[in-house]
Amino acid sequence: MLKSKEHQNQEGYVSQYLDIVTCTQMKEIEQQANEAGLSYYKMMENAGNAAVRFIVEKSQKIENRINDAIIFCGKGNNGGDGYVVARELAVRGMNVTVVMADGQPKTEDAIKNANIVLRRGIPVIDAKAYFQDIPEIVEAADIVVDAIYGTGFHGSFQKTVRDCAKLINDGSKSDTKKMVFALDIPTGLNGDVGEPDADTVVADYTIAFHRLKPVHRLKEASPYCGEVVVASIGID
Ligand SMILES: NC(=O)C1=CN([C@@H]2O[C@H](COP(=O)(O)OP(=O)(O)OC[C@H]3O[C@@H](n4cnc5c(N)ncnc54)[C@H](O)[C@@H]3O)[C@@H](O)[C@H]2O)[C@@H](O)CC1
Ligand SMILES: [K+]
Repeated sequence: MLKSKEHQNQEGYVSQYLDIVTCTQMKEIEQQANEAGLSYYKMMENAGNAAVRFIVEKSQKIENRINDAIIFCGKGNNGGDGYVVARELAVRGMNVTVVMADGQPKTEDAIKNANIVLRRGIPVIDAKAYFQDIPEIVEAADIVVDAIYGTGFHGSFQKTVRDCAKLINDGSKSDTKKMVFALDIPTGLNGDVGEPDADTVVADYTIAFHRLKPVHRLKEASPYCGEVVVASIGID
């Protein structure tokens, strides 16, 4: 399911690991999968669950008890993956808070997953209105998940998103035990060209979905990506 560099030889993932698809190609692959019967919703479910398995595995290796997780969600499908992660970490007994870094979810599947999170009583903070509440939650967090933008990111940050990215980066400097996981691509990097924004999220781990994107291989992006693993989202 998860293919990392160090696993590539013993598990025989070499060719798959080396495959790179552009963001446009990835969208085409998802569209074809959807038309073949693997719905977008199911791919999001698979992406979120694969990320959770990786997060839980990594967390347990470092410490026995992981309690607090904060998930920064954007308004698109990367945010949708984040809502799945939030729900599933809560199911596993973690104390989860979600931050809407860029307002309400806008895509159909992200809206569905955000509604599930709300129905389950997981706290959701709108960063545009209640930013002042977020720093202490980041400070206390063991796990930070960046689900603000993925393959859809272009241009530059709006103010609140920049403030959230800064908070993630400052928080991880102040507490060495905090682990930052980026879903698909660290927020601030364009998946194809990889020119980093100055406040790009600095992740310990990046969980790329289905295939690597060009940015995962760019030298200038590697300080932001940390260790990159590739997770299956159910596409053959
Ligand atoms: N259905 C799908 O296509 C799936 C997508 N997946 C996830 O969805 C991601 C792609 O989702 P989206 O295409 O919704 O895009 P993102 O979630 O990356 O971005 C969300 C939205 O933000 C907008 N945006 C981009 N740059 C911005 C900026 N600088 N300021 C403000 N807004 C900006 C984009 O137009 C986009 O609509 C992937 O990286 C992956 O994590 C996975 O859930 C698997 C299934
Ligand atoms: K992300």
